[in-house]
Amino acid sequence: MAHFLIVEARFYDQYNDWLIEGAKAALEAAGHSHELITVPGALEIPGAVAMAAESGRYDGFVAIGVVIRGETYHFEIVAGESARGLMALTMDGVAIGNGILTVENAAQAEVRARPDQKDKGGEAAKAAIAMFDLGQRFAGE
Ligand SMILES: Nc1c(NC[C@H](O)[C@H](O)[C@H](O)CO)[nH]c(=O)[nH]c1=O
Ligand SMILES: CC(=O)[C@@H](O)COP(=O)(O)O
Repeated sequence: MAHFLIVEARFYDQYNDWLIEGAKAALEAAGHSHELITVPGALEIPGAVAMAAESGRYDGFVAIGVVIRGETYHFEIVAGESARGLMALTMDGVAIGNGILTVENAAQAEVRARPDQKDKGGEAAKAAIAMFDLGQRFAGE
């Protein structure tokens, strides 16, 4: 059993509840334990993962959030930089699944968040598990 940290940016409660439901179901189905922390927004997720990874207390991470385009360029910053930060950590060997939705509207968010539809939270958890498993394989364990 491995131990995963779900790092959520809680901007839209219902979508996050669905995403987390899917992520927890995937982690539990694979026999892993998990805990959850909440940060203000998607831009804070990579930093929180970096801090938690440094602690050595977690085997992998699931990033959960929802970024919905507004009127300004801020969408590109939040969506792009949160993804870039997580990718940098992944390239550093941290097992992460990215479940941060970056969508145009609420309808797109709901379909992707709901576990009984596209289940992007579960998908992100499965990616984190896969990366953890890969790390174990390369470590020869
Ligand atoms: N607009 C959304 C944000 N914006 C907030 C940023 O993520 C960040 O917390 C702020 O700029 C302070 O550093 N965050 C989301 O997760 N989703 C959004 O739609
Ligand atoms: C993704 C965002 O930052 C967005 O929700 C903010 O909306 P706006 O661009 O209208 O300030």
